[in-house]
Amino acid sequence: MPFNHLQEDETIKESLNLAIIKRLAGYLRPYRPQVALTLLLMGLVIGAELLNPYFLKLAIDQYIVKQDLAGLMLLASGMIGIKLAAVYCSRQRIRIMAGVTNRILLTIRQQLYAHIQKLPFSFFDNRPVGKILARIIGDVNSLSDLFSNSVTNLIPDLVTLAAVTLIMFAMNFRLALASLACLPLLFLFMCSIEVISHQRWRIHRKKVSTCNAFTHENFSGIRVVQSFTAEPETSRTYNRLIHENRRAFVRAVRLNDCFWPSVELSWGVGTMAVAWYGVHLLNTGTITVGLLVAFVGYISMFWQPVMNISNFYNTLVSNISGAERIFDILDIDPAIKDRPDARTLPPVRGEVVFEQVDFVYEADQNVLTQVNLRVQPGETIALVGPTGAGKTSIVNLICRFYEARNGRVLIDGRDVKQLTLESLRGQIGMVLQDTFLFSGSVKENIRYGRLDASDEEVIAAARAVHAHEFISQLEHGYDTDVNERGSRLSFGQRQQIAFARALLADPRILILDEATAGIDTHTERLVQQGIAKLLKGRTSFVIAHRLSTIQNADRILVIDRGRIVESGTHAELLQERGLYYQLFMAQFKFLQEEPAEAAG
Ligand SMILES: Nc1ncnc2c1ncn2[C@@H]1O[C@H](COP(=O)(O)OP(=O)(O)OP(=O)(O)O)[C@@H](O)[C@H]1O
Repeated sequence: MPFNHLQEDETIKESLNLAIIKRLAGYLRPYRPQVALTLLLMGLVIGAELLNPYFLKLAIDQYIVKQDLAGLMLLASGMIGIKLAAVYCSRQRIRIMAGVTNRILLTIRQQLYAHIQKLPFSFFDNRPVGKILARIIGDVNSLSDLFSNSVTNLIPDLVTLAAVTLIMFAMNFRLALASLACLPLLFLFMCSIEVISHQRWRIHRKKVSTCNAFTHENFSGIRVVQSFTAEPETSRTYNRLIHENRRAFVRAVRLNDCFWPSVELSWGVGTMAVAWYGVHLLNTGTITVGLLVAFVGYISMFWQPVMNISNFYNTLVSNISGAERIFDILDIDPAIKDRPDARTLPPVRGEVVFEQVDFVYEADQNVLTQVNLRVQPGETIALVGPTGAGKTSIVNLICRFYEARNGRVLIDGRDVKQLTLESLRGQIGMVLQDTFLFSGSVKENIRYGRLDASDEEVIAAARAVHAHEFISQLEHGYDTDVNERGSRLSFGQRQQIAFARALLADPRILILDEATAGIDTHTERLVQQGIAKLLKGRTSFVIAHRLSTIQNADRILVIDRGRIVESGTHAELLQERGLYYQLFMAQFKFLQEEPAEAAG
């Protein structure tokens, strides 16, 4: 389980940074022309900068010493012109790379989103939504600096470094050696702290993710939090998490802060060495004043890119864990996907068959055992049984949200594993107890069932399930906004919209999982008429705890501990005096007792 419970930090497989960097660099491939242009512009800027110390040498040795003012002015004008051109080129390359970076981040976000949408239910079973959000938003953002700095700074800095080194060694070999004396030490230091730093940034990212997950879940469940007055407890947990996050950040940053001072120290020591040794060479007449001044100029041109590279390295170390986390998700193989030879399911009649189906969620716990079932097209099947018996699991297998471990699930004689998911799920409609409405209008939510449905069709569907009455009374009728998750509506109203949505989709196979559980008896009567319309001519699976709602089903299957233990009509099962009879009598008695108790 790579990343799981809410307050637990995720575990991520260790991966080779080089492979991740290569993979990231792959995203630059489609932008070769832009990258090439950026490099060209950078080349011009570097060229212009490299000329500066040389111009200084010329100014001193050729014009100042000879007191040639006209020549000096000409040189100065040339230098200003070159500088202006360099500034323009710099601005252009920043603009181009910012565009490229933005498009790459967009691509990664799209890839992540599309990929996560394809992942099976089992992926979401183990992962809090907040942790998924953290990856799509936070981790992708963290790559921004990496991309924009890599081309605009890293490559030019490396080129500058190589060019300056060459020039310095060409100008004076011994001075060059003196100025770079500290470099090997610096390199060793950087390498040694990288390992620890990377580890610390990883921990920080996990903490951020955990905080996000916690915040997301608690605000999603704010009604429960408030009704149980759990605010102090959740605040305490949140405080603990953000303090852990802060500590992780401080630990990571503290190490980062070592990078710059160590480069500055090496720079300072190098400059001192050049000044000391340069004066000595000057005294012996080995070098000119102009050369020494130019050399000092080149030293700062050498250390500036070293500083930038170490800064980039810093960014790389702190953000590479974001890339790891992104690829970690992109590498998850959607276990439930179209097989290479998958076929499209033609419009179905609606026969559903289970052949010796065994099913597990987690390794050794059989949830369904040897389920055999044959449902004729148009038949209404009710699934009843104790809580946790396996009713929902059965219908999940029909939609192939999960796959059977053994046996086969067939629709019109075709194994669901051999079909494309789109053609399979497109012909199955589902209404769940926990109806999910999206923010938007009532009309848009009903139309979710069939996106090309006309307004008239939407209204007709609502009428059929008796939702039209209450919708018409809403402030803006069908255009009323339902708010996030439909919080503007009552539970029963949301359910009725879900029925209208399912009716509009007009699926051949329909699944109602506890769909009437939250509806009061009066509305239920209305809804039952709607449901009767909904079920007509379709193969339907109705899961219900309230047995009064399924008495008219063609067949009732009683599920107990993952097996079908009884099957028949309401009357037949009552006669059998088995589990169904017991369940029915228990509910019947309960309903009889309730008013009596209330009266007493
Ligand atoms: N995503 C899951 N991961 C692991 N186990 C699960 C998962 N979903 C359900 N289970 C387990 O599988 C068993 C069957 O669950 P299922 O939801 O099919 O029962 P059900 O009959 O529909 O129950 P209910 O009437 O309460 O909705 C239960 O023991 C449950 O704990």
